[in-house]
Amino acid sequence: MIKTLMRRPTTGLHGAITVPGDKSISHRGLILGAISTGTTRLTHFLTAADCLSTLNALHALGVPIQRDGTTVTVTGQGLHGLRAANQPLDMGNAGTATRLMTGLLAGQNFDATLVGDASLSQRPMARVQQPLATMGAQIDLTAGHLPMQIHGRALHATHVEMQVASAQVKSSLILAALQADGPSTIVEKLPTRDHTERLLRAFGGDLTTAADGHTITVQPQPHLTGQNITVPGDVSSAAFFLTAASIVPGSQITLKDVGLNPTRTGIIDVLQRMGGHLDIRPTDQPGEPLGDITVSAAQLHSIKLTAADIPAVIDELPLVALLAATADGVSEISGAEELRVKETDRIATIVTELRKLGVQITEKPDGFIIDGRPTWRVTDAQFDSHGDHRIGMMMAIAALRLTTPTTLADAGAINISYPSFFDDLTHLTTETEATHA
Ligand SMILES: O=C(O)C1=C[C@@H](OP(=O)(O)O)[C@@H](O)[C@H](O)C1
Ligand SMILES: C=C(OP(=O)(O)O)C(=O)O
Repeated sequence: MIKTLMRRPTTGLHGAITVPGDKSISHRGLILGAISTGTTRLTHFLTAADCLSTLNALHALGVPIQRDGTTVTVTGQGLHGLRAANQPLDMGNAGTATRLMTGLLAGQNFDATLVGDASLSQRPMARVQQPLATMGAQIDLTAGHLPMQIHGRALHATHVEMQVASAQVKSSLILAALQADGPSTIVEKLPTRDHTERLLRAFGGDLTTAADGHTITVQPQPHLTGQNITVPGDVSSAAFFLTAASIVPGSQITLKDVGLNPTRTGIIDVLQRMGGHLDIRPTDQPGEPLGDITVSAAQLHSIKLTAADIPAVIDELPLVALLAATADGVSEISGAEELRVKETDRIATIVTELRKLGVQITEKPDGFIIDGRPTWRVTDAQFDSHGDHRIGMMMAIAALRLTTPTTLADAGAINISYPSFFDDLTHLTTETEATHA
Protein backbone atom coordinates (compact mmCIF):
# COMPACT_ATOMS: atom_id res chain seq x y z
CA MET A 1 0.00 0.00 0.00
CA ILE A 2 1.37 3.44 -1.00
CA LYS A 3 0.26 6.17 1.36
CA THR A 4 0.36 9.94 0.86
CA LEU A 5 2.02 11.39 3.94
CA MET A 6 0.87 14.39 5.91
CA ARG A 7 2.95 17.56 5.39
CA ARG A 8 3.98 20.16 7.92
CA PRO A 9 1.01 21.13 10.12
CA THR A 10 1.00 24.94 10.21
CA THR A 11 0.59 25.30 13.97
CA GLY A 12 2.42 22.08 14.90
CA LEU A 13 1.06 19.08 16.83
CA HIS A 14 -1.36 19.64 19.71
CA GLY A 15 -3.62 17.62 21.99
CA ALA A 16 -3.30 14.44 24.06
CA ILE A 17 -3.36 10.73 23.25
CA THR A 18 -2.92 7.40 25.01
CA VAL A 19 -0.67 5.22 22.89
CA PRO A 20 -1.46 1.47 22.48
CA GLY A 21 -0.18 -1.10 24.97
CA ASP A 22 3.46 -2.12 25.21
CA LYS A 23 4.46 -4.80 22.69
CA SER A 24 7.09 -6.47 24.89
CA ILE A 25 4.76 -6.67 27.89
CA SER A 26 1.81 -7.89 25.79
CA HIS A 27 3.86 -10.84 24.43
CA ARG A 28 5.12 -11.75 27.90
CA GLY A 29 1.73 -11.37 29.59
CA LEU A 30 0.24 -13.92 27.18
CA ILE A 31 3.07 -16.42 27.64
CA LEU A 32 3.18 -16.21 31.44
CA GLY A 33 -0.62 -16.35 31.57
CA ALA A 34 -0.54 -19.54 29.48
CA ILE A 35 1.86 -21.35 31.86
CA SER A 36 0.16 -20.21 35.08
CA THR A 37 -2.80 -21.74 36.78
CA GLY A 38 -6.01 -19.73 36.86
CA THR A 39 -7.04 -16.79 34.73
CA THR A 40 -4.89 -13.92 33.49
CA ARG A 41 -6.60 -10.75 32.29
CA LEU A 42 -4.54 -8.30 30.24
CA THR A 43 -6.10 -4.88 29.73
CA HIS A 44 -4.76 -2.35 27.20
CA PHE A 45 -3.20 -5.34 25.39
CA LEU A 46 -1.52 -4.45 22.07
CA THR A 47 -3.76 -5.86 19.31
CA ALA A 48 -1.08 -5.47 16.62
CA ALA A 49 0.11 -8.21 14.23
CA ASP A 50 3.20 -9.14 16.29
CA CYS A 51 1.31 -9.83 19.52
CA LEU A 52 -1.44 -11.64 17.64
CA SER A 53 1.28 -14.05 16.39
CA THR A 54 2.01 -14.97 20.03
CA LEU A 55 -1.70 -15.18 20.83
CA ASN A 56 -2.41 -17.49 17.87
CA ALA A 57 0.61 -19.70 18.62
CA LEU A 58 -0.48 -20.20 22.24
CA HIS A 59 -4.02 -20.88 21.10
CA ALA A 60 -2.71 -23.56 18.72
CA LEU A 61 -0.86 -25.09 21.71
CA GLY A 62 -4.16 -25.65 23.50
CA VAL A 63 -4.46 -22.43 25.54
CA PRO A 64 -8.00 -20.95 25.60
CA ILE A 65 -7.67 -17.19 24.94
CA GLN A 66 -10.56 -14.75 24.55
CA ARG A 67 -10.16 -11.26 23.12
CA ASP A 68 -12.65 -8.44 23.58
CA GLY A 69 -11.19 -5.26 22.09
CA THR A 70 -7.95 -4.64 23.94
CA THR A 71 -8.85 -6.95 26.86
CA VAL A 72 -7.51 -10.49 26.64
CA THR A 73 -8.37 -13.35 28.97
CA VAL A 74 -5.99 -16.32 29.11
CA THR A 75 -6.97 -19.59 30.80
CA GLY A 76 -3.65 -20.85 32.19
CA GLN A 77 -2.62 -24.48 31.60
CA GLY A 78 0.32 -24.63 34.05
CA LEU A 79 3.99 -25.04 33.14
CA HIS A 80 3.47 -28.55 31.75
CA GLY A 81 -0.05 -28.23 30.35
CA LEU A 82 0.57 -27.12 26.76
CA ARG A 83 -0.09 -29.67 24.02
CA ALA A 84 1.36 -30.24 20.55
CA ALA A 85 -0.06 -28.09 17.76
CA ASN A 86 -1.29 -29.94 14.70
CA GLN A 87 0.44 -27.54 12.31
CA PRO A 88 3.61 -25.38 12.21
CA LEU A 89 3.35 -22.25 14.37
CA ASP A 90 3.40 -19.15 12.16
CA MET A 91 5.29 -16.42 14.00
CA GLY A 92 4.67 -13.87 11.23
CA ASN A 93 7.11 -10.95 11.51
CA ALA A 94 7.73 -11.22 15.27
CA GLY A 95 11.29 -11.78 16.45
CA THR A 96 10.32 -11.46 20.12
CA ALA A 97 7.54 -14.04 19.82
CA THR A 98 9.89 -16.49 18.08
CA ARG A 99 12.77 -16.23 20.53
CA LEU A 100 10.55 -16.39 23.63
CA MET A 101 8.42 -19.29 22.35
CA THR A 102 11.62 -21.21 21.47
CA GLY A 103 12.76 -21.12 25.10
CA LEU A 104 9.33 -22.16 26.31
CA LEU A 105 8.88 -24.99 23.81
CA ALA A 106 12.42 -26.39 24.26
CA GLY A 107 11.39 -27.85 27.64
CA GLN A 108 7.94 -29.22 26.75
CA ASN A 109 7.29 -32.92 26.14
CA PHE A 110 6.35 -32.55 22.46
CA ASP A 111 7.85 -31.26 19.22
CA ALA A 112 7.01 -28.00 17.46
CA THR A 113 7.86 -26.32 14.16
CA LEU A 114 8.18 -22.53 13.92
CA VAL A 115 7.93 -20.63 10.64
CA GLY A 116 7.74 -16.93 9.79
CA ASP A 117 7.51 -14.35 7.01
CA ALA A 118 10.37 -13.49 4.64
CA SER A 119 11.91 -10.93 7.03
CA LEU A 120 11.72 -13.15 10.12
CA SER A 121 13.12 -16.08 8.10
CA GLN A 122 16.35 -14.08 7.58
CA ARG A 123 16.87 -13.22 11.25
CA PRO A 124 19.45 -15.12 13.34
CA MET A 125 18.14 -17.93 15.52
CA ALA A 126 21.44 -19.56 16.57
CA ARG A 127 21.55 -16.85 19.25
CA VAL A 128 18.86 -18.81 21.12
CA GLN A 129 19.65 -22.31 19.83
CA GLN A 130 23.26 -22.26 21.09
CA PRO A 131 22.73 -21.14 24.71
CA LEU A 132 19.61 -23.34 24.99
CA ALA A 133 21.76 -26.30 23.87
CA THR A 134 23.76 -25.92 27.13
CA MET A 135 20.53 -27.04 28.87
CA GLY A 136 20.19 -30.07 26.58
CA ALA A 137 17.67 -28.44 24.24
CA GLN A 138 17.49 -29.95 20.78
CA ILE A 139 16.63 -27.40 18.12
CA ASP A 140 17.20 -27.79 14.37
CA LEU A 141 17.53 -24.61 12.30
CA THR A 142 17.60 -24.08 8.55
CA ALA A 143 21.07 -22.60 7.98
CA GLY A 144 20.77 -20.64 11.24
CA HIS A 145 17.23 -19.45 10.52
CA LEU A 146 13.56 -20.45 10.47
CA PRO A 147 11.98 -22.88 9.76
CA MET A 148 12.95 -24.31 13.14
CA GLN A 149 12.15 -27.73 14.63
CA ILE A 150 12.10 -27.88 18.40
CA HIS A 151 12.34 -31.38 19.87
CA GLY A 152 10.93 -30.78 23.34
CA ARG A 153 12.69 -32.60 26.19
CA ALA A 154 13.63 -32.39 29.88
CA LEU A 155 16.16 -29.58 30.41
CA HIS A 156 19.16 -29.24 32.74
CA ALA A 157 20.16 -26.23 34.80
CA THR A 158 22.79 -24.03 33.16
CA HIS A 159 25.18 -21.12 33.59
CA VAL A 160 25.24 -18.98 30.43
CA GLU A 161 27.38 -15.95 29.63
CA MET A 162 25.38 -14.18 26.93
CA GLN A 163 27.17 -13.21 23.71
CA VAL A 164 24.70 -10.49 22.62
CA ALA A 165 22.90 -7.76 24.59
CA SER A 166 19.40 -9.05 23.85
CA ALA A 167 16.30 -9.16 26.04
CA GLN A 168 14.83 -11.68 23.63
CA VAL A 169 17.69 -14.14 24.20
CA LYS A 170 17.66 -13.50 27.95
CA SER A 171 13.90 -14.09 28.12
CA SER A 172 14.15 -17.25 26.03
CA LEU A 173 16.72 -18.61 28.51
CA ILE A 174 14.59 -17.61 31.50
CA LEU A 175 11.53 -19.41 30.07
CA ALA A 176 13.64 -22.54 29.47
CA ALA A 177 15.25 -22.28 32.93
CA LEU A 178 11.79 -22.40 34.54
CA GLN A 179 11.53 -25.96 33.25
CA ALA A 180 15.05 -27.13 34.26
CA ASP A 181 16.18 -29.56 36.98
CA GLY A 182 17.93 -26.93 39.14
CA PRO A 183 18.65 -23.19 39.43
CA SER A 184 20.19 -21.54 36.35
CA THR A 185 22.27 -18.38 36.07
CA ILE A 186 22.26 -16.07 33.08
CA VAL A 187 24.90 -13.35 32.77
CA GLU A 188 24.00 -10.43 30.52
CA LYS A 189 26.60 -8.63 28.40
CA LEU A 190 24.75 -5.36 29.12
CA PRO A 191 21.50 -4.96 31.08
CA THR A 192 18.47 -5.07 28.73
CA ARG A 193 14.72 -4.56 29.21
CA ASP A 194 13.62 -6.44 32.32
CA HIS A 195 9.90 -7.01 31.67
CA THR A 196 10.23 -10.81 31.85
CA GLU A 197 11.87 -10.61 35.27
CA ARG A 198 9.31 -8.15 36.66
CA LEU A 199 6.30 -10.04 35.31
CA LEU A 200 7.61 -13.44 36.37
CA ARG A 201 7.93 -12.17 39.94
CA ALA A 202 4.38 -10.78 39.77
CA PHE A 203 3.12 -14.24 38.70
CA GLY A 204 4.91 -15.84 41.70
CA GLY A 205 8.20 -16.91 40.10
CA ASP A 206 11.47 -16.91 42.05
CA LEU A 207 14.16 -15.01 40.18
CA THR A 208 16.89 -12.72 41.49
CA THR A 209 19.05 -10.13 39.77
CA ALA A 210 22.46 -9.58 41.41
CA ALA A 211 23.53 -6.09 42.50
CA ASP A 212 25.77 -5.83 39.38
CA GLY A 213 22.51 -5.80 37.33
CA HIS A 214 24.00 -8.42 34.98
CA THR A 215 23.48 -11.80 36.66
CA ILE A 216 20.05 -13.42 36.93
CA THR A 217 19.35 -16.58 38.90
CA VAL A 218 16.18 -18.48 38.01
CA GLN A 219 14.64 -21.06 40.34
CA PRO A 220 12.98 -23.89 38.38
CA GLN A 221 9.49 -25.40 38.44
CA PRO A 222 7.63 -22.43 40.00
CA HIS A 223 3.93 -22.49 40.63
CA LEU A 224 2.73 -19.45 38.71
CA THR A 225 -0.69 -17.90 39.37
CA GLY A 226 -2.76 -15.93 36.84
CA GLN A 227 -2.78 -12.14 37.28
CA ASN A 228 -4.74 -9.06 36.22
CA ILE A 229 -2.34 -6.78 34.38
CA THR A 230 -2.87 -3.36 32.84
CA VAL A 231 -0.34 -3.00 30.06
CA PRO A 232 1.26 0.48 30.03
CA GLY A 233 1.41 2.51 26.81
CA ASP A 234 4.36 1.51 24.64
CA VAL A 235 7.19 4.03 25.05
CA SER A 236 8.52 2.81 21.68
CA SER A 237 5.23 3.94 20.07
CA ALA A 238 5.11 7.16 22.13
CA ALA A 239 8.63 7.86 20.82
CA PHE A 240 7.28 8.70 17.33
CA PHE A 241 5.22 11.54 18.77
CA LEU A 242 7.91 12.62 21.27
CA THR A 243 10.08 13.07 18.19
CA ALA A 244 7.38 14.73 16.08
CA ALA A 245 6.52 17.31 18.74
CA SER A 246 10.23 18.02 19.33
CA ILE A 247 11.03 18.71 15.66
CA VAL A 248 7.82 20.32 14.33
CA PRO A 249 7.80 24.03 15.28
CA GLY A 250 4.90 25.24 17.43
CA SER A 251 4.05 21.77 18.85
CA GLN A 252 3.02 20.84 22.35
CA ILE A 253 1.39 17.45 23.08
CA THR A 254 0.75 15.13 26.01
CA LEU A 255 1.16 11.34 25.91
CA LYS A 256 -0.73 9.63 28.72
CA ASP A 257 0.06 6.45 30.69
CA VAL A 258 3.34 5.74 28.92
CA GLY A 259 5.56 2.95 30.29
CA LEU A 260 8.58 4.49 32.05
CA ASN A 261 10.59 1.36 32.86
CA PRO A 262 14.18 2.72 33.00
CA THR A 263 15.44 -0.12 30.79
CA ARG A 264 13.25 1.31 28.00
CA THR A 265 13.42 5.09 28.39
CA GLY A 266 16.65 5.74 26.50
CA ILE A 267 14.75 7.95 24.04
CA ILE A 268 13.71 10.25 26.90
CA ASP A 269 17.33 10.47 28.08
CA VAL A 270 18.48 11.15 24.52
CA LEU A 271 15.92 13.93 24.02
CA GLN A 272 16.85 15.51 27.35
CA ARG A 273 20.57 15.35 26.49
CA MET A 274 19.82 16.97 23.11
CA GLY A 275 18.01 19.89 24.77
CA GLY A 276 14.42 18.66 24.26
CA HIS A 277 11.56 20.16 26.26
CA LEU A 278 9.91 17.37 28.25
CA ASP A 279 7.84 17.34 31.40
CA ILE A 280 7.48 13.84 32.88
CA ARG A 281 4.89 13.13 35.57
CA PRO A 282 5.18 9.57 36.94
CA THR A 283 1.98 7.93 38.22
CA ASP A 284 2.14 6.33 41.65
CA GLN A 285 0.91 2.74 41.28
CA PRO A 286 2.21 -0.85 41.60
CA GLY A 287 3.61 -2.79 38.64
CA GLU A 288 5.61 -1.38 35.74
CA PRO A 289 6.45 2.34 36.13
CA LEU A 290 4.31 4.66 33.99
CA GLY A 291 3.33 8.31 33.69
CA ASP A 292 2.31 11.21 31.45
CA ILE A 293 4.77 13.10 29.26
CA THR A 294 4.28 16.60 27.86
CA VAL A 295 6.69 17.54 25.09
CA SER A 296 7.10 20.70 23.06
CA ALA A 297 9.23 21.80 20.12
CA ALA A 298 12.88 22.66 20.80
CA GLN A 299 16.10 23.43 18.95
CA LEU A 300 18.12 20.27 19.49
CA HIS A 301 21.87 19.73 19.80
CA SER A 302 23.95 16.82 18.53
CA ILE A 303 24.55 13.67 20.59
CA LYS A 304 27.01 10.78 20.83
CA LEU A 305 25.80 7.30 21.79
CA THR A 306 28.03 4.29 22.48
CA ALA A 307 27.38 0.57 23.14
CA ALA A 308 26.29 0.99 26.77
CA ASP A 309 23.56 3.47 25.72
CA ILE A 310 22.07 1.22 23.04
CA PRO A 311 19.85 -1.42 24.76
CA ALA A 312 17.52 1.19 26.34
CA VAL A 313 16.99 2.91 22.97
CA ILE A 314 17.46 0.01 20.50
CA ASP A 315 14.07 0.30 18.74
CA GLU A 316 14.15 4.12 18.80
CA LEU A 317 17.48 4.51 16.95
CA PRO A 318 15.70 5.36 13.65
CA LEU A 319 14.14 8.28 15.55
CA VAL A 320 17.47 9.26 17.11
CA ALA A 321 18.77 9.50 13.53
CA LEU A 322 15.86 11.77 12.61
CA LEU A 323 16.40 13.97 15.67
CA ALA A 324 20.11 14.18 14.83
CA ALA A 325 19.22 15.20 11.25
CA THR A 326 17.54 18.38 12.59
CA ALA A 327 20.05 19.11 15.39
CA ASP A 328 22.98 21.56 15.48
CA GLY A 329 26.28 19.76 14.90
CA VAL A 330 27.49 16.24 14.18
CA SER A 331 25.95 13.25 15.99
CA GLU A 332 27.54 9.80 16.14
CA ILE A 333 25.87 6.49 17.03
CA SER A 334 28.24 3.54 17.69
CA GLY A 335 27.90 0.04 19.16
CA ALA A 336 24.53 -0.45 17.47
CA GLU A 337 25.39 -3.39 15.18
CA GLU A 338 22.28 -5.22 16.49
CA LEU A 339 20.29 -2.88 14.20
CA ARG A 340 21.54 -4.95 11.28
CA VAL A 341 19.48 -8.00 12.36
CA LYS A 342 16.10 -6.37 13.01
CA GLU A 343 13.08 -6.48 10.64
CA THR A 344 15.46 -4.93 8.09
CA ASP A 345 19.12 -4.04 8.30
CA ARG A 346 18.09 -0.81 10.01
CA ILE A 347 21.47 0.88 9.57
CA ALA A 348 21.12 0.43 5.81
CA THR A 349 17.42 1.39 5.67
CA ILE A 350 17.90 4.49 7.87
CA VAL A 351 20.76 5.64 5.60
CA THR A 352 18.78 4.96 2.39
CA GLU A 353 15.65 6.76 3.55
CA LEU A 354 17.30 9.75 5.24
CA ARG A 355 19.43 10.38 2.13
CA LYS A 356 16.12 10.93 0.26
CA LEU A 357 15.68 13.98 2.53
CA GLY A 358 19.13 15.24 1.63
CA VAL A 359 20.44 14.41 5.11
CA GLN A 360 24.25 14.16 5.41
CA ILE A 361 24.60 10.64 6.86
CA THR A 362 27.61 8.32 6.83
CA GLU A 363 27.10 4.59 7.35
CA LYS A 364 29.39 2.76 9.81
CA PRO A 365 29.44 -1.01 10.50
CA ASP A 366 27.93 -0.38 13.95
CA GLY A 367 25.96 2.84 13.48
CA PHE A 368 26.04 6.16 11.63
CA ILE A 369 27.31 9.75 11.70
CA ILE A 370 24.86 12.57 10.92
CA ASP A 371 25.60 16.24 10.25
CA GLY A 372 22.32 17.93 11.21
CA ARG A 373 20.64 20.83 9.36
CA PRO A 374 17.61 23.01 10.15
CA THR A 375 16.18 22.37 6.65
CA TRP A 376 16.57 19.47 4.22
CA ARG A 377 16.66 19.34 0.40
CA VAL A 378 14.45 16.43 -0.65
CA THR A 379 15.98 14.43 -3.51
CA ASP A 380 13.38 11.64 -3.67
CA ALA A 381 9.82 12.11 -2.38
CA GLN A 382 8.94 8.40 -2.59
CA PHE A 383 9.78 6.97 0.80
CA ASP A 384 9.71 3.24 1.56
CA SER A 385 9.18 1.33 4.81
CA HIS A 386 11.11 -1.63 3.30
CA GLY A 387 8.49 -3.74 5.14
CA ASP A 388 9.80 -2.43 8.48
CA HIS A 389 7.19 -0.77 10.72
CA ARG A 390 9.65 1.47 12.56
CA ILE A 391 11.29 2.74 9.35
CA GLY A 392 7.83 3.51 7.87
CA MET A 393 6.72 5.47 10.95
CA MET A 394 10.04 7.32 11.16
CA MET A 395 9.58 8.57 7.58
CA ALA A 396 5.95 9.57 8.25
CA ILE A 397 7.27 11.72 11.13
CA ALA A 398 10.05 13.14 8.90
CA ALA A 399 7.37 14.23 6.37
CA LEU A 400 5.90 16.51 9.06
CA ARG A 401 8.95 18.79 8.62
CA LEU A 402 8.32 19.15 4.88
CA THR A 403 6.09 21.42 2.83
CA THR A 404 6.44 19.26 -0.33
CA PRO A 405 4.25 16.17 -1.00
CA THR A 406 5.71 12.73 -0.19
CA THR A 407 4.51 9.11 -0.23
CA LEU A 408 5.32 5.97 1.74
CA ALA A 409 5.50 2.58 -0.01
CA ASP A 410 4.54 -0.54 2.00
CA ALA A 411 2.85 1.58 4.66
CA GLY A 412 0.88 -1.53 5.77
CA ALA A 413 4.01 -2.72 7.62
CA ILE A 414 3.08 -0.24 10.37
CA ASN A 415 0.35 -2.67 11.52
CA ILE A 416 3.11 -4.86 12.97
CA SER A 417 3.30 -2.70 16.10
CA TYR A 418 0.98 0.33 15.76
CA PRO A 419 -2.18 -0.17 13.66
CA SER A 420 -3.72 3.13 14.87
CA PHE A 421 -0.58 5.19 14.15
CA PHE A 422 -2.12 7.33 11.38
CA ASP A 423 -5.32 7.87 13.42
CA ASP A 424 -3.25 9.14 16.36
CA LEU A 425 -1.19 11.32 14.02
CA THR A 426 -4.36 12.79 12.48
CA HIS A 427 -5.72 13.49 15.96
CA LEU A 428 -2.58 15.37 17.01
CA THR A 429 -2.39 17.36 13.79
CA THR A 430 -6.03 18.42 13.62
CA GLU A 431 -6.22 19.66 17.22
CA THR A 432 -5.29 23.31 16.82
CA GLU A 433 -3.24 25.36 19.22
CA ALA A 434 -6.34 27.40 20.07
CA THR A 435 -8.30 24.34 21.21
CA HIS A 436 -5.59 23.66 23.73
CA ALA A 437 -4.74 27.19 24.76
O1 LIG B 1 12.43 -8.50 24.34
C1 LIG B 1 11.73 -7.72 23.66
O2 LIG B 1 10.50 -7.60 23.83
C2 LIG B 1 12.40 -6.93 22.62
C3 LIG B 1 13.76 -6.81 22.65
C4 LIG B 1 14.54 -6.11 21.62
O3 LIG B 1 15.18 -7.07 20.80
P1 LIG B 1 16.59 -7.71 21.25
O4 LIG B 1 16.43 -8.20 22.60
O5 LIG B 1 16.87 -8.86 20.34
O6 LIG B 1 17.58 -6.60 21.10
C5 LIG B 1 13.68 -5.20 20.76
O7 LIG B 1 14.40 -4.83 19.61
C6 LIG B 1 12.38 -5.84 20.39
O8 LIG B 1 11.57 -4.94 19.66
C7 LIG B 1 11.60 -6.26 21.59
C1 LIG C 1 12.81 -5.40 16.57
C2 LIG C 1 11.50 -5.35 16.78
O1 LIG C 1 10.67 -6.41 17.03
P1 LIG C 1 10.93 -7.98 16.95
O2 LIG C 1 12.39 -8.26 17.17
O3 LIG C 1 10.04 -8.57 17.98
O4 LIG C 1 10.50 -8.42 15.56
C3 LIG C 1 10.82 -4.04 16.82
O5 LIG C 1 9.64 -4.02 17.18
O6 LIG C 1 11.40 -3.00 16.49
